[in-house]
Amino acid sequence: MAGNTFGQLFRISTFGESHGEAIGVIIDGCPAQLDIDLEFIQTELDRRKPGQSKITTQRKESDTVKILSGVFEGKTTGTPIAMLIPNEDQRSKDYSHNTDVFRPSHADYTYYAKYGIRDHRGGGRSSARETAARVAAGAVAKLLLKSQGIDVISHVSSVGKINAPAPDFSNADRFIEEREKNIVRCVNQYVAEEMITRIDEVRKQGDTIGGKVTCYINNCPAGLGEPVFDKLHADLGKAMLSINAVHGFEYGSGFAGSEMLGSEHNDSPIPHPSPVGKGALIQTLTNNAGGILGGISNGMPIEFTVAFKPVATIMHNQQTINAKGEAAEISGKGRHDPCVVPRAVPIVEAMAALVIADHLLRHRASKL
Ligand SMILES: Cc1cc2nc3c(=O)[nH]c(=O)nc-3n(C[C@H](O)[C@H](O)[C@H](O)COP(=O)(O)O)c2cc1C
Ligand SMILES: C=C(O[C@@H]1CC(C(=O)O)=C[C@@H](OP(=O)(O)O)[C@H]1O)C(=O)O
Repeated sequence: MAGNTFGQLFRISTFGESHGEAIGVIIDGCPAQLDIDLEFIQTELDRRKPGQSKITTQRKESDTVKILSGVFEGKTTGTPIAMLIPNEDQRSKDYSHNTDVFRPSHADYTYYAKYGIRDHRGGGRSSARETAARVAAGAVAKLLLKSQGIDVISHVSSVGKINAPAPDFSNADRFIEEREKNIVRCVNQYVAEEMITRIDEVRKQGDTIGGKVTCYINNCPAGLGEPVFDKLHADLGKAMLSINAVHGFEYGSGFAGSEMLGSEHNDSPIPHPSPVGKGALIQTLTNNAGGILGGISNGMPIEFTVAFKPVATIMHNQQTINAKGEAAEISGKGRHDPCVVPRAVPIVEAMAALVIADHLLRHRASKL
């Protein structure tokens, strides 16, 4: 069904529910002869998987990925790549309270309204468990981008009102090395100590908190994107807004740009000392454009921020309704994230990599 697919030339379809047998993805359109590093794909999944820290859901999933097709002797064959991730720790009985009562601010009611039936075990298809499949596909897209020298990296830029300055992303390898060191913090991402303390505080109160992830795409050549509907920032926005719990997307100067004068906002082009990629013959003194003009990349780093709402399932008694429309009460049970942003980092990167991989292929098809 169209609702389960994403992309034009580098296309993915995901399948599976949180408490079903498995989740997975099929990638169609990945060029042949791309080196597939299974260890890298697994590492990306490990960055997202649940159950690794007190500040994430306690559901323990190994998220071990199996490639079923499309790869032969370590290289893509140009045929559909299917990847499967079994579910191992569902414990569905813990969710029986949820059978016919709708959790406030989760997707329980809207799924019921749309289909008249819903898999109430955990979040079913609406659970962010599905994003593991996106991360697996995104890892393949990242391998494609790496082969062209393009890096996609992001970090937790805020939790509640705590903001973090951007780490030094100018050297992607050094950043990734730093992040590896951070794995001892159990969250596998670049999360400030103060943020971890705040998330834990909120968790102990049975509550949840929102936050933001900022993403940088470095060495993206100029010329990727489309002039009208599928503008690069429009496709990035759609990709980000398709991630569970996302409530905002801004690129470049974003909402702050609306408070600026043109004389402050314009990015002055200067000659590029060493052109990166095809067509990247300029750079700009500032980057309020976020690396995109007229829907097409201009060769500067692409920068955007994604805002996530606080997790809906809280461990407090809340007013709601049941499937008959009668007043009811619900208190969260089962295992839930107190804040999604630490685990959202690899999801944001995966979706960004999928968009750039798709537009890279589209760009190659756009001129002789
Ligand atoms: C990484 C990640 C983990 C999440 N974990 C939970 C969770 O444990 N409990 C929950 O209620 N929502 C969680 N969410 C959010 C829900 O999946 C999301 O709110 C729900 O599908 C409704 O969709 P919407 O918020 O996009 O409207 C998570 C989201 C992400 C990205
Ligand atoms: C299992 C994962 O996270 C889940 C995301 C999620 C949600 O509502 O989004 C709710 C919880 O699971 P369940 O679907 O069992 O209620 C989280 O544990 C995962 O990310 O792999």
